[in-house]
Amino acid sequence: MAEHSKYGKTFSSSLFSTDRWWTVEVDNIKAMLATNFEDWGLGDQISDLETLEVHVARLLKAIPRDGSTVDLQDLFFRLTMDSATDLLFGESVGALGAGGISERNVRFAAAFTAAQAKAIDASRQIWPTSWCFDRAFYKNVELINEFVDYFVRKAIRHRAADDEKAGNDEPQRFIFAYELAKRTTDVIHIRSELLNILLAGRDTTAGLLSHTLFTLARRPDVWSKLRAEISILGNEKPSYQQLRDFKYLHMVLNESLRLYPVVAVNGREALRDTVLPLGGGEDGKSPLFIAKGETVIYTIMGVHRSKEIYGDDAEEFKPERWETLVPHWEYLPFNGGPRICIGQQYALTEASYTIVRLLQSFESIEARDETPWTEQLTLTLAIDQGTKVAMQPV
Ligand code: HEM
Repeated sequence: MAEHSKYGKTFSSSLFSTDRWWTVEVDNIKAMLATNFEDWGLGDQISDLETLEVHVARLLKAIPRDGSTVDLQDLFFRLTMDSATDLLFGESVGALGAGGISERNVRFAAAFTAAQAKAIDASRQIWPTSWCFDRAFYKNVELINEFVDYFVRKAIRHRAADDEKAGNDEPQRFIFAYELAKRTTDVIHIRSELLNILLAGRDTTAGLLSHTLFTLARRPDVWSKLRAEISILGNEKPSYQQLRDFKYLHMVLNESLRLYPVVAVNGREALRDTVLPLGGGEDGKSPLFIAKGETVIYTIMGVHRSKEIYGDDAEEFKPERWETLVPHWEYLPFNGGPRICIGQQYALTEASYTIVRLLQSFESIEARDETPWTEQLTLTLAIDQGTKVAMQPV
């Protein structure tokens, strides 16, 4: 602030030959954020399409082209494991079977999945959580920690070397571990942050993709409409701007998250005696007292499928409803308020990019499973029978 009173409302500074501008002009800020939005980026681009393409290309390669059945849900869980570890550690674990994948990486991916399943199972039992943890669980935790710590230490070493060289050797892309190492050298802190994001971002995005493709395999009309929308690309890979402009694709993703909100059930514990506006009295229309320590679970899936809110066709998959729909607290796939999902844009970009590349590579998709959708609800929502399909290449 002091610099602005000295140099004016907008001024430039120079650091290692990179010019940097500083401004407090509201019109400038508005131009960068809104009116001239397309001219501006974030500098560090958290979601990097070139890196994503490497993983999506492996996904496309893993899909059979001879009409045989494939479980896309399994492939999507591998895809998001690969893309998330690449973003977080600077190196992918290669769950989609990239050449040269090490035994260590395979063990990490398996241990992460197994430990997560055990923790979720334990949280559902009536006895204390720790009673449910067996030797195998603790062994998996140890393996996970060792694996992640290798990358944490690498990032801290890189940081130290970087400081000596006055910051001239920055990695070319955004890597979470390196960014965290700029702020702390506490290994456990960095490890916990990385695992937190891996947990929050991996299954959720895989769930969104699995449900969307499960639906598309049963809705050739929506598949064709999407292919028509993205045909403008030809064989070119989509840019950020193009992804943002695919309106029908957004409507499809919105509708998928409405019918299949990946975080379907959530809850909060009262930190003090409090009152909810509704739920009390004979008719449930009076305020409801909640005592400190009590838990309230809220079922987003129930809200999203409510006929009262969305009409009689609430249970139907209708992307077109988003042409006019502007819900607020009635639509919360990413939660709301100060703890809203911080990975929303990343997830939607990854899902959109993957779907566009699938649409470009395959002419049609066909369900290879007649059983009705059955939920598999762990921490997030997946499909019990998977997303079994056959795809016809272009
Ligand atoms: C379709 C994909 C996703 C969905 C539906 C989703 C949904 C949510 C929801 C409902 C919450 C709130 C949880 C709560 O407070 O009870 C949340 C929080 C969070 N999400 Fe996501 N998420 C997705 C993808 C991602 C991705 C890709 C990342 C990271 C790259 C991410 C990072 C986080 C983090 C760090 C939080 C915790 C924020 C906080 O507590 O302040 N999410 N997400």
